[in-house]
Amino acid sequence: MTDTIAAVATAMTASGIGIIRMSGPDSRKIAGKVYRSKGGKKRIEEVSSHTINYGFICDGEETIDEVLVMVMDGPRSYTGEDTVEIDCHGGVLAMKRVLETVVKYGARPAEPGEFTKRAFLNGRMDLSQAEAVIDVINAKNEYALKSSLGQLKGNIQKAIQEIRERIIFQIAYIESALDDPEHISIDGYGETLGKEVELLKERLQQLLQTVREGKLMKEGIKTVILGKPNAGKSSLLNILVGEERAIVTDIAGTTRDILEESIVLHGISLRMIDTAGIRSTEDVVEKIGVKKAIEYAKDADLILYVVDSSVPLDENDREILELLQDKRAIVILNKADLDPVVTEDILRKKTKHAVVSISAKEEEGIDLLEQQMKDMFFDGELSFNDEIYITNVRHKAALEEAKRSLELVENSIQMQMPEDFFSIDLMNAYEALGSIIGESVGEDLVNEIFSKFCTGK
Ligand SMILES: Nc1nc2c(c(=O)[nH]1)N(C=O)[C@@H](CNc1ccc(C(=O)N[C@@H](CCC(=O)O)C(=O)O)cc1)CN2
Ligand SMILES: Nc1nc2c(ncn2[C@@H]2O[C@H](COP(=O)(O)OP(=O)(O)OP(=O)(O)O)[C@@H](O)[C@H]2O)c(=O)[nH]1
Repeated sequence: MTDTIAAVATAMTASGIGIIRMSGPDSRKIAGKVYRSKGGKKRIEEVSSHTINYGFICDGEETIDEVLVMVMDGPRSYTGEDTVEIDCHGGVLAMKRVLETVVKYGARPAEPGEFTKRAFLNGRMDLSQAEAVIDVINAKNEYALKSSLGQLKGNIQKAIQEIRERIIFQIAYIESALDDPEHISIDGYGETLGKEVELLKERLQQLLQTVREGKLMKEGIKTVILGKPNAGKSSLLNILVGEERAIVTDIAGTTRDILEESIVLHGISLRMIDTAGIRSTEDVVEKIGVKKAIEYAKDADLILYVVDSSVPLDENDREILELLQDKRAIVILNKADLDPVVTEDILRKKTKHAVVSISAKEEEGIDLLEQQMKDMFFDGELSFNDEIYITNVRHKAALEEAKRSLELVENSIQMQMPEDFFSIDLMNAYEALGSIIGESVGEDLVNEIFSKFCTGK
C-alpha cells in the first residue's frame, strides 16, 4: 500500500458540499501541489495534522474550486494512513475536477471500498466492523442502523473473541497435557471439556437465533397484500404508504409485474409487495387461480388479506382463508363505510387470524391495523433490543460451521477418542469463528467483501 488513492466520498449529485478523500503516503505532497492558501503563503506540507485549511484548488494557474482542506496524519485517521480530505463545493463538475486534479498530480483513483479495506488491512478495524460500515450506509430503518452501529463499535468482534478465547484455552490445555503428561493430568478431562463445549454451543446457538430477527430488521418484513379484484388493495397500500410519509421506492422486481414499495412503520421496514396482476382490474384470482395467488404469498413474512365487506364471501375467499391458516396474516374487512354483507363475526368463524375493519376510502381503522401489524412483529415475536443481531450470511455460515465442529468434539468425547481428536475439531471451530473477524481469511474473500462498497468509502 505505497500508492495514494483518491475518490469522491460524497454522492455525485449537486449538493452543498462534496468531499474528495485521499489516503496514502503522498496525500500531503499531492495536496501541496494543488492547494493555494488565500495569501499564498501557507503550505499544506507544513500545516499541523488535524487542521482545517481554507484555500483554493488550482491546476497551475487555473483555479478549480474554493475549498477547505483537512489534514489527518496516520495513524490517527480512518485508514490509519496519512489522509487529506478536500471539502469542495458540491457541484458534480466541481467534485469531478478536484478529483481529476489530485489524480493528475499523483493520486490513483480508489476502487470501491478501498479506504475501508485499507483501514482493515492496517488493523484499524476487524472484518466484522468493516462489514458493519456498509450496513450502516444501507440501513433502512432505525433498528437496522442501531444494530449496524453496534457491530461497527465491535460488539460482534467482542462476542466472537470471547468464545474463541475459551476454545483456545481448551486447545492449549490439551496440547500441554499431551506434551507434559507427568505434570498435567488429562484424567476425566473429557467430562470437563464436554461441559464447556455444551456452554459454548449454547452461546453460538443464542447468536444464531438472532438471524431471523436480524434478517427482518435489515431487509424489512416482506408483506404481500392479497384480495380479490376491487377489494381495495391499492387503496390500502396508498394509505399505508402515504400515512407514514415513507421513503417510497419503486423497484422493478425480478418480473416486470412485481412492484415493491418500502414503508417504515414504527421503525420497522415493511416491504410491500404488490403484484401488477393483483393490482389490475382483471379478475386475477380467477384468472391466475387461487394457487398462484398463494404462491405470491409463499415466502411472505406477513400477508394482508383484504375482503370487500359489501359483497358476499365466495368460494375463492373461503379457499384463500383456508390456505392462509398456517401463515402469518391479518384479515382486513374493507369498506366499513358501506352496508355490510360480511361482518367481523362471519369472518372470525372462518379464520384464526386477527380481523380488522377499515375503510380505505374514509381512512378509518388504519391506526388499529397498524397497531395490529406492530404487535405482531414487535411486542410479539420480535423484540429488537441492544443485543447483538447476526445479519450477515457469512457470519451465520461461520457460526454454523463452528457449531458443527463443536458437535464433532462432543462425539469424540462420547466415543472416548484420544485427546488430540478433540483439538482438531476445536481448532476448526476456532478458525471458523476467526473468519468472522477476518483472521486468516483469503484475499479473494476480502476483495469480494470490499467490492460491494461504494467508491470513496
Ligand atoms: N469527513 C469525514 N467524515 C466522516 C468520516 C470520514 O472519514 N471523513 N467517516 C468515515 O467513515 C465517518 C467517521 N469515522 C471515522 C472513524 C475514524 C476516524 C479517525 O480518524 N480515527 C483515528 C483518530 C481518532 C481520534 O482522533 O480520536 C483513530 O482511530 O486513531 C475518522 C472518522 C463518518 N464521517
Ligand atoms: N366505499 C368504499 N369504497 C372503497 C373502499 N376502498 C376502496 N374502495 C373503492 O373500491 C374500488 C377498488 O379499490 P382498489 O383499491 O382499486 O381495489 P383493488 O383491490 O386494488 O382492485 P384491483 O386493482 O381491481 O385488484 C375503488 O373504486 C375504490 O375507490 C372503501 O373503504 N369504501
